[in-house]
Amino acid sequence: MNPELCVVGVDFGTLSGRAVVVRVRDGAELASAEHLYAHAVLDRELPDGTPLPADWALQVPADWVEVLRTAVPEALAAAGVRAEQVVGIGTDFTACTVLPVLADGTPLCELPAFAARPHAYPKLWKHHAAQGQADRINALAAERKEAWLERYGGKVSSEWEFAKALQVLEEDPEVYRRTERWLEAADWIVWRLCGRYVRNACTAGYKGQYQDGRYPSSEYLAALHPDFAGFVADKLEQPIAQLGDRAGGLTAEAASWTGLAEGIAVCVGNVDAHVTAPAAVAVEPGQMVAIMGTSTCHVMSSDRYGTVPGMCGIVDGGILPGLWGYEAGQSGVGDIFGWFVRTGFPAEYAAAAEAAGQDPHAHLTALAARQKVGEHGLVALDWHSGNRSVLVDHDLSGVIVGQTLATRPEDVYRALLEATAFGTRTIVEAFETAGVPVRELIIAGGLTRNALLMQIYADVTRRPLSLIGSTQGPALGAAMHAAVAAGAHPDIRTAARAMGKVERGVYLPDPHRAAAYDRLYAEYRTLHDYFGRGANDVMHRLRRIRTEAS
Ligand SMILES: Nc1ncnc2c1ncn2[C@@H]1O[C@H](COP(=O)(O)OP(=O)(O)O)[C@@H](O)[C@H]1O
Ligand SMILES: O=C(CO)[C@H](O)[C@H](O)COP(=O)(O)O
Repeated sequence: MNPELCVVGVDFGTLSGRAVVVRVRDGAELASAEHLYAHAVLDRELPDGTPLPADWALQVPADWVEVLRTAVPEALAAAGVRAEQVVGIGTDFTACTVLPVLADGTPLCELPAFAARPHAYPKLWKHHAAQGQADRINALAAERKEAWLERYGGKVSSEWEFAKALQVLEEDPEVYRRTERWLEAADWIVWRLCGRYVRNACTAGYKGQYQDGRYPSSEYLAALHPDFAGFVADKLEQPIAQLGDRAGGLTAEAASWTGLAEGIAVCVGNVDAHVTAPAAVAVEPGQMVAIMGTSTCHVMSSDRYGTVPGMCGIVDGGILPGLWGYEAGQSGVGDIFGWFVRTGFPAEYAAAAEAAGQDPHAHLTALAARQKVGEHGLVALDWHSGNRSVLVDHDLSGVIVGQTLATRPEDVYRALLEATAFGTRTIVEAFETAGVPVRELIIAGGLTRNALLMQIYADVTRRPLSLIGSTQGPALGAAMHAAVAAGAHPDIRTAARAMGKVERGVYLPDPHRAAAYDRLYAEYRTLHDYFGRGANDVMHRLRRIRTEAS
């Protein structure tokens, strides 16, 4: 193999896109570049000032294209790599991030007539305003005993494709009528790169309810809403390609944006979480990878089929060919810590942090690390962005129990870190109880930089933590898939062994702290079931009061 061959991976995250130039031979990351989206997340208003209701989260497609025009050439230049050395480009995206387009791929929000229409914009994964539609999708599927429902742990999320599309139909029928294709951003960006719309098997399965070669039937869709009957045939259906397949060759236009050579392999789209598994060399059954950032996704391949209540989805080959791919997740993790830093970080703390040269997270983490387990007297529920697994309810909200006049910011911060660890333990236990063993826990994503958080996860789960050996796990995984699409590696397992990176046993559980956490976890589970399983519906009632008041 030519040792100079390279591939480019581009990770489209929540706030930015990151491009990495990777050597095919050994996965060496030669250089990377990041481009922040100019519009970030539209959660209060459209670019023209049109206000948005609560729980909305939209994006602007031109921001994604800008990543191709800026971050890719910057990364190439920084790597000192010539275009001729690069044999392929692969991408991954947040999901389900989904948008309405015309038949030629033009986003509806780019048509002047629709620029002020919120439903014409891409709905980001954390757009949580379609919970009502998701509730009806689930209730009807349960009533009709739809076979696909068990593949989603018994409940489809409001984040997924059908709930978001139904919301468009019901709230802006004109936008729905003009929508010629309803597609994942993961596939739209590949379309922009190679000029072909190919639907990827990962989002089709996890986010598009495509199971065993079919979507939910038109009879079922008609029962949801008469005008929804043709949704699959008219707007969704598209040939599906497997992960690591070549979607096409880079177009002349995309070559001029990126500085790459026209015609090189463009890999089929993929999801940020799923693509990270091979980057962390998680290619064997039972290796769970938790990608921890704004949110956490738990992805795992297994040779066992089990119906795990409340998981996001199980898809045959959804992560790796030949194995069942499982996904579960927590919709808010880093986002919750970020919310606390924005709202609960007093001026005297900011001054102390500045004097110590620490950012607010590092400052609160350092203070929280001085405490013994349980010393703050708090327990929290990590539902500030709803609950994706195992309750699948985005109308749930956060709780902190035990606050007194002596409670300090670092106490709450630590309780929030712990709450997310309890959420992960709840998910791991759901898998094991369903007979799908979790043999190893590997952590990836930006939050690996918080050593206290990592130690809390080891203690709470009573498991040694392996860490991915890259700060750009999704981009590395996308690059590895590009290497497969370009024929530089025969399959993703071979690519993973050559290019992936993992370090084992980086954090080990401490038996004393783990025992102390067992007591707090028991309290968490009591609150979890009390507020989350209907004993006290106060969170739903408060949401209704908020809607009526606004
Ligand atoms: N040291 C830290 N400890 C805990 N949370 C942090 C820290 N630094 C940033 N965060 C939070 O992590 C999130 C960013 O995670 P990151 O992995 O960088 O991004 P993304 O998920 O978009 O890829 C933000 O929500 C931020 O509030
Ligand atoms: O649900 C997803 C994958 O299935 C999203 O892509 C994810 O939750 C967003 O990721 P991040 O926290 O890294 O922005």
